[in-house]
Amino acid sequence: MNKTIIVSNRLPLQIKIENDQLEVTPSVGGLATGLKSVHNDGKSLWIGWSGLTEEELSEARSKEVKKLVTAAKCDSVSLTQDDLENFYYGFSNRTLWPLFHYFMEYTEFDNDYWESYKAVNQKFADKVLEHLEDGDTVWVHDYQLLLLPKLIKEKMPNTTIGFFLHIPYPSYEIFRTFPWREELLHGMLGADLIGFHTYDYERHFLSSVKRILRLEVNFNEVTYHDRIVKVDSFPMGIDYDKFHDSASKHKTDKKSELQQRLDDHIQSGSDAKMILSIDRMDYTKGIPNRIRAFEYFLNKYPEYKEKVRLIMLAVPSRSNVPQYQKLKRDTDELVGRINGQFSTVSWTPIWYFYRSMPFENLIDLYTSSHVAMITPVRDGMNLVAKEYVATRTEQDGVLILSEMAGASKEMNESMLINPNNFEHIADTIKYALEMPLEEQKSRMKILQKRLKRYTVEKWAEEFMKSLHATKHLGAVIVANRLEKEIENNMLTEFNSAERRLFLLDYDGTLVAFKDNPIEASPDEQLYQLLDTLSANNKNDVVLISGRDRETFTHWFANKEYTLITDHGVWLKEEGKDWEALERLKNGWMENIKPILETFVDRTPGTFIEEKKYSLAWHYRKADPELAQIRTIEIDTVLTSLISNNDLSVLKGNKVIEIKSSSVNKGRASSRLLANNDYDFIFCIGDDWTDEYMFQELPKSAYTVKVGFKKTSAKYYVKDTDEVREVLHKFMA
Ligand SMILES: O=P(O)(O)OC[C@H]1O[C@H](O[C@H]2O[C@H](CO)[C@@H](O)[C@H](O)[C@H]2O)[C@H](O)[C@@H](O)[C@@H]1O
Ligand SMILES: O=c1ccn([C@@H]2O[C@H](COP(=O)(O)OP(=O)(O)O)[C@@H](O)[C@H]2O)c(=O)[nH]1
Repeated sequence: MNKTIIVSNRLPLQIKIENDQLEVTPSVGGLATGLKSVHNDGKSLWIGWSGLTEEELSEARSKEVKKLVTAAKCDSVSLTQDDLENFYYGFSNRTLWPLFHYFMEYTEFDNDYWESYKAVNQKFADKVLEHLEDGDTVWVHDYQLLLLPKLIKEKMPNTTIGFFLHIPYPSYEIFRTFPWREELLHGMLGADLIGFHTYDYERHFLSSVKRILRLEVNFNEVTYHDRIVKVDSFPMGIDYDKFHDSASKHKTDKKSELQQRLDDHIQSGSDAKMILSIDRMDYTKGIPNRIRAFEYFLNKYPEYKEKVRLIMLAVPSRSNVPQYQKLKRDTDELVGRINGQFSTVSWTPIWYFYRSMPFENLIDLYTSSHVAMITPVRDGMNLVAKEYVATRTEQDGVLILSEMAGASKEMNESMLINPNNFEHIADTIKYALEMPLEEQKSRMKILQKRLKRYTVEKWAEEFMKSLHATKHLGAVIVANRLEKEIENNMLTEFNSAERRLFLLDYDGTLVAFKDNPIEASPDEQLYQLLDTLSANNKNDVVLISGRDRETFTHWFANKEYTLITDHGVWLKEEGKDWEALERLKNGWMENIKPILETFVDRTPGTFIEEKKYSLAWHYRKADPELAQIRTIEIDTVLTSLISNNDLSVLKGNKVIEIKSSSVNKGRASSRLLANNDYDFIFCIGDDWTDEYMFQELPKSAYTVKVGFKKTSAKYYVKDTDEVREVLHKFMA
């Protein structure tokens, strides 16, 4: 039976040594709590770190840990103390975490951390490969394992791999500062589906992919080598029924000690209301800001003194990292100062717990609080906000939520605030405390409806559905890969043929693209290849290109091969002069050029290439997003201008060319066929302009596209290196 392997840094259980005994606790944090219900389906294996380092594990202990982990349908990756320091506290939490949460000033770029990050990702890959069988699916989670998809794909290319990022993906302006940005993107693109909590994170990622790797992105699909990688947003939900049912049951259950204390508090003042805040002790959660905003509220609305209390649960987290230690000190100090300043004999404004609480106590807190105040300065999702809503069985209560949390995108009926605007927060707290029950209910009802529908199971189900659908992506849009068997048939036909035609596009086919077209000149190896191919007198080698004839004269004058330039305007056969295949006018160019110039002025990095009978606007070096907008504009402007002039707008690879409608490579290649009787035709090209040839040539021709794109060619190869490998085979 095929299985799903979940991989995350932490396992759902954490093992510690307490009083020389192994102690098992559930992991805290949204990822572990959320995925637990997915893992419970019995068909999946979860790979992660157990919580103990190699140094803490004797041989006997290791066996014990193995037993515990296996019983929980998991397997653990063994990490050393050094890995923990450099990979987890270091690169994951002193580099990636702050950078991805827009805390540039906390971000450390350290080469040792990076080396350790790579090594530990490899350890995870080795562990996954130990278990991986054909047909299995792998679902990798979060920022600690960004390189893992690639490491698995390289070893087992047929594995379907999903990747989900639980934290924000920052804007390109932030991500570009990262020294190993290419490696991280390539690591993630090893997956077939990449998921984020929100559309904003998704578009930031796509923007980085376009700008940094310069890959082609079509809506939410990235063309990556010979694969399509799908990118989408899947906002993570919670196990709604678990929280809702526990809250209902909780009313009839025996009261916990905490609940007793909370009840006493509620009864101690006629109007006493509780405001709840729960987070890991993390600087992204905006804890000091929240305390200050509460202080601001008490000063602005002093009538609320003794009538309201902030209950703050901060769960210890990553306490080896200096910024977390400082945050703890700052929080202690703030709480101390405010309690000292405002407390009365019967009232302490802030109740502060620095520890984690068992599930039942969380339910106590959720159900006893009139208001939940969740105000992170940045947060991937925030499940606490959702859990609070799920426990409101009477549909009363108000959620105050930061618009910087991913959850805010789906929770419009909460009271959305900017965590830095104390004035607004203070007014919102007042509004929340005074909100009529009817309004509370109408807001809660809508919030609950969505959470109940889009649960964590639904989230995982949708992700998996989409992941499995990616298997069909390739087949729908591309030709067949030019594989060994086809190659063998092709070579057999080639060997028995007497008159063979090779129609070879130049840029993006024989030579890779360069920012400046003039730099994409032929290299020695290419000359040799083409010379040898055309030395066989059964072969007619034709270079057919959009390049102008001056450039080709410069590069290929005196060569034996035939040249066709300007998309089919000029033909030059060996030993002869250039001959015009089309009689063209170029008077239109002086009217169109100024228009293109306005686009050059407004689009940095673009330029005009002026050919004898056409104008080309190149945008390879431009900002890809701006260029995308400009290509639509340019197309609209030009289409209305050229309609009466027998001109057409041709979209090539990062270039738009305006030229006569009657010229294209298809027409030019048909002329060659009309004058010769070929019994073998091989035609290869990479862009839209080559499609004309693919369509015009007889069915028996071997038409080959370079790159994984929509095409009417029969076959495809990956890149220019593969083109050369194929051409070499015709010489053997
Ligand atoms: O494992 P730790 O270092 O102790 O940290 C706990 C987890 O924190 C992060 O949680 C994120 O995932 C949540 C669910 O998707 C999301 O709601 C929240 O906004 C994120 O911050 C982290 O991403 C996990 O990897 C950690 O395990
Ligand atoms: O003492 C606690 C406090 C919180 N949580 C859980 O920790 C998760 C926090 O997830 P969230 O997405 O809000 O933030 P993260 O910590 O993942 O950044 C929630 O499911 C909480 O129920 C917990 O297990 N023990």
